Parts: sequence; C-alpha cells; structure tokens
Amino acid sequence: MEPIIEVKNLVKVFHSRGRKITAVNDVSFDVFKGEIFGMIGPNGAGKSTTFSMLTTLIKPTSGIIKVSGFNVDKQDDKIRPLIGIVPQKLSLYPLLTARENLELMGNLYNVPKNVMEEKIDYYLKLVGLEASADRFTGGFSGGMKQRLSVIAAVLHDPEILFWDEPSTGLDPQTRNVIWKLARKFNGEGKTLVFTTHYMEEADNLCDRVAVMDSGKLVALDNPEILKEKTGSTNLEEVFVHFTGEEVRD
Ligand SMILES: Nc1ncnc2c1ncn2[C@@H]1O[C@H](COP(=O)(O)OP(=O)(O)OP(=O)(O)O)[C@@H](O)[C@H]1O
Repeated sequence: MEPIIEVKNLVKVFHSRGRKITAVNDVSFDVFKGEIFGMIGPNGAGKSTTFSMLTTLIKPTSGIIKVSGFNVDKQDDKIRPLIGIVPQKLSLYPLLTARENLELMGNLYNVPKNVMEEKIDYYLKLVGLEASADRFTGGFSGGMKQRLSVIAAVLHDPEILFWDEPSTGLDPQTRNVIWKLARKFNGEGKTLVFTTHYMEEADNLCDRVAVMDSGKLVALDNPEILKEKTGSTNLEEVFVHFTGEEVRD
C-alpha cells in the first residue's frame, strides 16, 4: 500500500513557564492512500499536537513529516492546497452567512469562480443546510456549525481530510451525518485522518487506529486485529489495555 503521509521520529517539545513538555515523543507511522486513519488516546496524549504538525499549523521540534511526498518543514505551501482541515475549535465567521463563509473558504483555496456557487449549493444540500444558506452562522446550533465546517474543508477537493474530534459535543443524529460524510468522501478516494474520544466512532470508521499515550505511539492496527491481539470485545477495552485506567491531568 502506498503511503500518502510518512512520519519519522517525530518530536514536539513545548516550553511553558520554565517547564519542558514533550508532547510528541519519537513517533513514527505511515498513513496509506485511501484509508480512514483514526488517532485515539487519553487527554494530553499528543493527538492534537501531532494533528497540528501533520496539517502544517505548527513545526516539529525534530523528525520528518511528508504529506503527498512534500516535507512539512520546507514545502508547507505545496501541502496546504492538498489538505482540508476541520479544526477542534471551528473557524467560522459568526457575522457571515453560511454561504459567505463557504465563499470565503473557496476563495482562500482558489476554487474556480465558475464552479464555486454550484459546489456550494451541492454541499449545502448534502448536509441539509440549503434552507439556512443565507443565515448568519453565529445563530447556528453546534451541529449546523460542524456540518458547515466539514463542507468548508472539502470545497477545494483536497486529497486528504483532517478532522480533529469531528463529533465531540454533537447529538447522535449529527454524529451519524458526520460518519456518513466520512464514508462518502472516503468512497470518492479521499484519505481521512481524524482524532476522536469516541471508541465506537473509531471502531466503526477506521481502517487503522493509532493509540497514543504520553506522547508515544503505543499501538497501531486495524480495530479488529487490535481486539484480537488484546483479547478484547470492543475498542474501549483495547484502549484501556494499552493506556491503563489512571486518570490523566
Ligand atoms: N501550546 C502548548 N504549549 C505548552 N504545552 C502544550 C501546548 N499544546 C499542547 N501542550 C501539552 O502537550 C501535551 C499534549 O497535548 P495535546 O493537546 O496534543 O494532547 P491530546 O491528546 O490532543 O489531548 P486532548 O484529548 O485533551 O485534546 C499536553 O501535556 C499539553 O498540555
């Protein structure tokens, strides 16, 4: 299988109030083209930090990340058009309408003008927001904002989608929509990398799951294989097997 993301000996150190925090500690893995790849782990495991480095938002302290063959360190401008990001803290403009938010994203990512409105109409309909297209997003529910953020990240037809905790705080209906979108986009050939605290979500969606703990990659495999290897009946048990029961600060 062809890797679309290559991560080698990745390290990220933060310095905060005189303290050195190794958020990601010598992590190596590949993500294969066309797979759904999940990252799970307790609070503070290093998932979001890894996510931020994969998406070129922060620089690694050391190690190598290649996305579609481009190095995040020197070729981040080549990577950005190839990826679509749904961040944990959604970045919608509350005083713009849904359509205006999408137009803004489309323009930032150079979506051709002649297909922009057609694409926006298609995606708004896909996530059931066509009737709210001209409403300010400041008044949207959490689920509506999340659906809009997901389509905002796909307008420029990226090869890889990165979703950071896409269904945190959402009701089961919206979560179901998010899962359907993940499968749809993946069925169209896109690679999907996401973080989650929902084991059921990781189990349902992922071809492979990376388990992180205290900055380390502690397991990586298909959910069924992880269950088999650890004698677990579900991914929650796999999670506890690799990360223990101790509560993290
Ligand atoms: N900008 C920063 N400055 C200092 N420390 C940071 C910074 N960002 C993250 N950290 C620390 O790095 C470690 C890993 O954090 P990270 O947010 O990557 O974990 P996570 O697995 O995403 O956790 P969560 O599930 O709670 O989102 C934590 O100890 C966190 O406090």
